[in-house]
Amino acid sequence: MISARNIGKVFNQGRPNAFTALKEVSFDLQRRETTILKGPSGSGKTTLLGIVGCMARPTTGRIFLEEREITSLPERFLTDIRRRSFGFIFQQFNLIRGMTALENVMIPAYPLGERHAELKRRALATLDLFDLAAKAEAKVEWLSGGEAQRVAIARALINDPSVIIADEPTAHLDLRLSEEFMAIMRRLKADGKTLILASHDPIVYDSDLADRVVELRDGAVAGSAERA
Ligand SMILES: Nc1ncnc2c1ncn2[C@@H]1O[C@H](COP(=O)(O)OP(=O)(O)OP(=O)(O)O)[C@@H](O)[C@H]1O
Repeated sequence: MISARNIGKVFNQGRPNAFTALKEVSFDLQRRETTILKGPSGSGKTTLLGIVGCMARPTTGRIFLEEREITSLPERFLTDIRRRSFGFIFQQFNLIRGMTALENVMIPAYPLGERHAELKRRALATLDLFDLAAKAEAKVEWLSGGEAQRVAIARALINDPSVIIADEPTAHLDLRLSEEFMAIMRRLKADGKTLILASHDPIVYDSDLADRVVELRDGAVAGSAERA
């Protein structure tokens, strides 16, 4: 479903502080499968997720989504693919303070032009899936860590993306919430979502959820293992 071919990323190219974050990274992800990107801090996981999720462009190499080469598409097409195909869960959740849980969940859908009442109904239904209907009108800074995490997941799902990308999702969670997060990921996988999780937490990379573990080291693939 997603193929990365010889992806390279150089930050500050041509300058004295040029830094090669990714070199010749290739892999294939199948629809409905779960892939874990594993690797130490600085190995390039976030950079790679950003490229796969159409948030950034590689310096070299190509990404194919459903056989379509997307790397060279103009920005507006890339933005559209990002909105419709990918849902993102960030390490610090990146919820917008001062806004309610409901508003946070609705934000990624605004550019798609759906009627406000219909979008609100869907956002409430999505919050309800995570037992958060009662918190819909709560400002996100009032929420507990676990509630904030579930709002972030609901927001990632609002446009019904086929692919969920999560970057170090358990980094700021205790053991109980990390396990809760993995239980939700299991549900999403059962619902047919394709999952890409970057993590150096064994709760994530040793999980039976993984169909494939791709290990990055110094910006290159150091190993790729399929789980039975
Ligand atoms: N915009 C940038 N400019 C320069 N260097 C960058 C930039 N973004 C990332 N890097 C460097 O690229 C390397 C890979 O960073 P990246 O965030 O992808 O690693 P990571 O594996 O996700 O690390 P972590 O687990 O700590 O989040 C790091 O050395 C980082 O300092």
